[in-house]
Formats: sequence, C-alpha cells, structure tokens
Amino acid sequence: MLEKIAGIVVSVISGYYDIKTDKGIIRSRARGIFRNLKQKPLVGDRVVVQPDDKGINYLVAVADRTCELQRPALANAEYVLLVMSATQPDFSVDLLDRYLVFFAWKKVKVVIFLSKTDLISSDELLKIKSKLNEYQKIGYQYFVDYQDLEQYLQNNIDSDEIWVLAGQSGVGKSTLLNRLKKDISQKTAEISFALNRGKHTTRQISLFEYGKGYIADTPGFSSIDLSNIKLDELKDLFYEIKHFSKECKFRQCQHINEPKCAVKVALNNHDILDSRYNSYIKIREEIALGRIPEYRK
Ligand SMILES: Nc1nc2c(ncn2[C@@H]2O[C@H](COP(=O)(O)OP(=O)(O)OP(=O)(O)O)[C@@H](O)[C@H]2O)c(=O)[nH]1
Ligand SMILES: [Zn+2]
Repeated sequence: MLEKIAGIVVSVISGYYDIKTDKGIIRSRARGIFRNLKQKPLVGDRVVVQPDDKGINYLVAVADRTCELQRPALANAEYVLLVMSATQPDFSVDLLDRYLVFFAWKKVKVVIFLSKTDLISSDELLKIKSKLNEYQKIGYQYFVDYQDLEQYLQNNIDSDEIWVLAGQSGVGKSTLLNRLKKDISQKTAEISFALNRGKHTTRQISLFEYGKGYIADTPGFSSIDLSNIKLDELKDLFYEIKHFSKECKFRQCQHINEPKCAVKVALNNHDILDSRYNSYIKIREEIALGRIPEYRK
C-alpha cells in the first residue's frame, strides 16, 4: 500500500494540483471521480494525495469545505482582510456594513484595513477611526497602519489558516498584496513554490505562506451579492443585533415593530449604532423587494 499524505492545495495549474504537505510540495493530478461528481478540487482544499504504482501522485480525497468563494474560486478561507480606503473611493459605513453582512453570511471572519490614510488630514482620520472603534466593539478588529497590520498578520495567521483580501475596486488591494509579498520574500527566502516558477499558464489564485498559514495572492469576492440572503437570517448577520436579540420577547422577533424588542431598547440606549440598524432595515427592504444591487469589486 502506497503512503497517503494529507495536504492543502496551494495552486492549480492546467489540471495539476500543487499540494503543500509535510514532505514539501507534491504536484498531483485529480482522480476522474472528482470531475464526474462535479467536485472540482479548489485552491484551499484540504486533500489526501497518494501515488499510484507508477509513482504518479493522485489527489484521492477532498475534505468538506468550511466555505467556498467564487471569482476567484477559493475553499476554506478563514479570514477576509477587508480593505477600505479612507478616500478615493471615500470611506463609507454603508458599504462597510454590506461587506460585513456578506462575509458573516459566508461564515468568514473579517479584519479591516484602512488604506490611503496618507491622502487625508489627521482630523479626517480621527473621524474615520472613531467610526471604526465602534466596529471594533462589535468584534471587527481594524488597522490603519501598514506596519501594525504586517506584525499582526505575522503573529496571528494561525497554522494552515487561509486569508484573502477583499474590497471595492481601487481601494489598494493589489498594492497591499504586493507589499505583503515583498516582505515575505525578503524575510523567508527559502520558502518558494519552486515548481510554479515561470509556469503559470493561466492566471489563477494561489496561496503564499504568511505567518503560520497562507494568504491568497488574488483578492476574493470580486462581487458581493446579498440577494440570496434570506430575510429571516439577515438580523443575525449583524452580530450586535444578534447579541441583544436574546432578550427580545419573541424568539422570531425581526426587531421592527414587535413589542418588548430588546434590540429597539439597545438602539434607544445607543448600544447599537443608528447607522448599523439603518443598514439592517435598508438591506432588509432591498432583499424583500428583490432589488439588491450587485456591488462590483
Ligand atoms: N496614496 C496612496 N495611494 C494608494 C494607496 N494604496 C493604493 N494606492 C493607489 O490607489 C490606486 C488603486 O490601487 P490598487 O492596489 O490597484 O487597488 P485595487 O483594490 O487592487 O483595485 P482593483 O484592482 O480595481 O480591485 C493605485 O493608483 C495605487 O497606487 C495608499 O495607501 N496611498
Ligand atoms: Zn427584537
């Protein structure tokens, strides 16, 4: 019996899968069975590789995914590094809430990075920071300084954890990625996916090592579409609304006009931001009317 090895798909090139394992990168093919089942393995998949009697490596099993993203396709992302720009395009809590709802729905955790702070005054930065502090209270950590972010990612990206950048077009995702990649190539010269070098035929997502885990080299979520979120599940995607809703009189309270609604009480006490509650109502109406716009990357 030839040895089976567990690993993670770090890139896909013309039907070949590069699997990072304890024994280094193993280039494999996928068994036809995956194609037949329409279970095409993706970058980020946790897989098992086994050589056949001719020594050709085959991907023989793919573990269930914790989440799956499209455009570009990526499995098992644990965190999104959401890039929001201070200006060009302007910082918007409305858009931020939409992203946060989407990622909560996708079950991906979020850390926020505020880019282009060099283009605004210190007063404007203070204003944005005071808004972001409110999001920090909800549970969304944020960074405005590249060095702080870099240090955080180095120390906190956990073993085998996958991170992916996201954000509106023009906020600086590629700029940030290039900077992170440059850092890593300077600091850990020995890490390289040597098999890949110069062989990219199509531009596909791949993972580069960062901290103890990985960052995807292409931003994800090129568009966010909220229209498939169910009306009833939306409320729990706002974490602080979910938190306060435990005290609502009705278990199915939608926090609109129901009596003894703890969310409304929290809103009146300013324990929930008006802007967050308004985002909830607005997105709810859009879903109800089926007229959610698609936010392009
Ligand atoms: N001044 C300043 N400019 C920045 C910063 N980050 C990015 N830019 C500029 O903003 C523009 C857009 O940056 P990109 O990195 O291409 O943005 P992106 O998010 O990858 O954009 P898409 O590819 O359209 O999704 C470029 O001209 C960058 O040079 C920053 O921190 N400060
Ligand atoms: Zn309620």
